[in-house]
Amino acid sequence: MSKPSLILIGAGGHARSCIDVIEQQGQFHIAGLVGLVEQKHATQLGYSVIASDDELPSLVNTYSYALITVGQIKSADQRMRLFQKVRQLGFSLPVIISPTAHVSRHASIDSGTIVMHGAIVNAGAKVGSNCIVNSRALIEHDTIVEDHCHIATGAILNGDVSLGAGSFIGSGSAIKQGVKIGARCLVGMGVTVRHDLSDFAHFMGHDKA
Ligand SMILES: CC(=O)SCCNC(=O)CCNC(=O)[C@H](O)C(C)(C)COP(=O)(O)OP(=O)(O)OC[C@H]1O[C@@H](n2cnc3c(N)ncnc32)[C@H](O)[C@@H]1OP(=O)(O)O
Repeated sequence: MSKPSLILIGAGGHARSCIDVIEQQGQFHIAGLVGLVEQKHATQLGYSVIASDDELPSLVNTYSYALITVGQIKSADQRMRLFQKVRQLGFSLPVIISPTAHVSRHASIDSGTIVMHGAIVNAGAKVGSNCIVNSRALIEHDTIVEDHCHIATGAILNGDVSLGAGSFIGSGSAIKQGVKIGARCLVGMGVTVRHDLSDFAHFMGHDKA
């Protein structure tokens, strides 16, 4: 039986990492990427940029599945806008889980989220839609990650942490168990977070933003 076709919305570095995960997972055929007008006809790892964002409405007639593959550090706006647009157009957004990741059967992951190589999502954890759980990130038991978050490479969210929508946790950062981080927060890389952070907080391990 042929695999369903998937288009990737975003044609940069994060898209290349996603391609590797999707190829290893083996459940979808990557039909191509959607990028900026100036990226059209370029290739990423052998896959063509087949269209630009403004052509998405015509693609839904041909392809049923889409994944947002734009990266996210300082703002979730672009990934949120694309996710909402793609969903309104009627695409299905699958969950993609690397075969080298471990997602507990007692955890849940919502549509359009990718769990990349070596990541762990432990029992009772809930990860929302359109999130990136990047390579070797660890989301521990009963932690809640709301929609549109990026847990960067090697970051650790210990047990019972909560992370509000649209937040970013930098590479190698560690969040103490039970800490509540608000929506649209940015935690820099290599930072330890021991106390709650309110919405829109930028935290670099000291009070300077
Ligand atoms: C596969 C992948 O690649 S996934 C991506 C993973 N990447 C990351 O996790 C990196 C995330 N980015 C960061 O942590 C960045 O430092 C950001 C986004 C927090 C800030 O970036 P910028 O706005 O460019 O600010 P900049 O790097 O100039 O830093 C501003 C100030 O904050 C300090 N600062 C920035 N990040 C940190 C940090 N993680 N810890 C301590 N201090 C920091 C800087 O030293 C600087 O201080 P100064 O003004 O006294 O010199």
